[in-house]
Amino acid sequence: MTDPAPQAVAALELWEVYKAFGGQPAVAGLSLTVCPGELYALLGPNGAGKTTTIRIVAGLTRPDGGEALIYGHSVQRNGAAAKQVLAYLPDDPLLYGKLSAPEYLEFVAGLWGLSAAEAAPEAERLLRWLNLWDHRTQRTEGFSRGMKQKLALAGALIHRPRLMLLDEPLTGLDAAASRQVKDALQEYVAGGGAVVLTTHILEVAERMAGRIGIIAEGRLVTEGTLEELLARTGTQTLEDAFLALTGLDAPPAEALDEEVRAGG
Ligand SMILES: Nc1ncnc2c1ncn2[C@@H]1O[C@H](COP(=O)(O)OP(=O)(O)OP(=O)(O)O)[C@@H](O)[C@H]1O
Repeated sequence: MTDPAPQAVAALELWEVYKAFGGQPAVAGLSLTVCPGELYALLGPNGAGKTTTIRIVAGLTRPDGGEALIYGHSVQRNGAAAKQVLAYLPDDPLLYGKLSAPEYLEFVAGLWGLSAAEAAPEAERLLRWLNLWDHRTQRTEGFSRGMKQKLALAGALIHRPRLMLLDEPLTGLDAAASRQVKDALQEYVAGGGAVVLTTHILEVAERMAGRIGIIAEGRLVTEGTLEELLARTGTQTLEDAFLALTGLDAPPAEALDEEVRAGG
């Protein structure tokens, strides 16, 4: 059987993904779909299973059950094809401090089978775009956190992936670096790429995400556009919606509203 045409399939599909550590479920039957051209924000309290989910999609953690499909390719059964169109940016990306930014990008491009000559124009474009070109002769060990994060993003984009997985991409960035990364991601999505990101910065999800998925205890509590989540919870802000949806005993929003009205 041949794989379906790329434009006809979802960028990412999770089917009942399950993963436990020491008998304790970290991801407990998670299903969701992300389309090409969509930025999907995965929100959840600490320990909700966000990183485990992202690592399963990236092929770094093997699920105990269920399946992740990237543009129709099963990460579990056809990992090479799935990973070819994927970029994963962890929250503490590994850079090689003795390399300059162009050398790092050449190295990463080589991992994807691109020659230095093939990668050079795209590397220069990315470094200019992220304002790192002026630092091209410097070793990355001297880079600030924001510069490192931007270089890691450039590394993730160098092979022109069609799905990007980003774990807390904006943590620790100053306003200028954060804006550049946000702009870069929005341009990427506008060009048809798909992004799944985790963030504790709710403003990022509010402003950038087409859809937001909220997970707690490894389960998808709800998902939808910001407007849908606010309407569903009867709240005015994503923070209020998030708290209503992830409350310790997960009371329904109506109950929360009543508690607030009663001063409880
Ligand atoms: N390698 C591991 N070994 C054992 N337990 C793990 C491992 N990785 C994750 N867990 C557990 O799985 C659960 C989910 O963790 P995960 O890191 O996926 O959550 P998260 O939503 O990303 O949290 P945070 O917002 O704090 O980063 C937690 O209880 C965590 O302790």
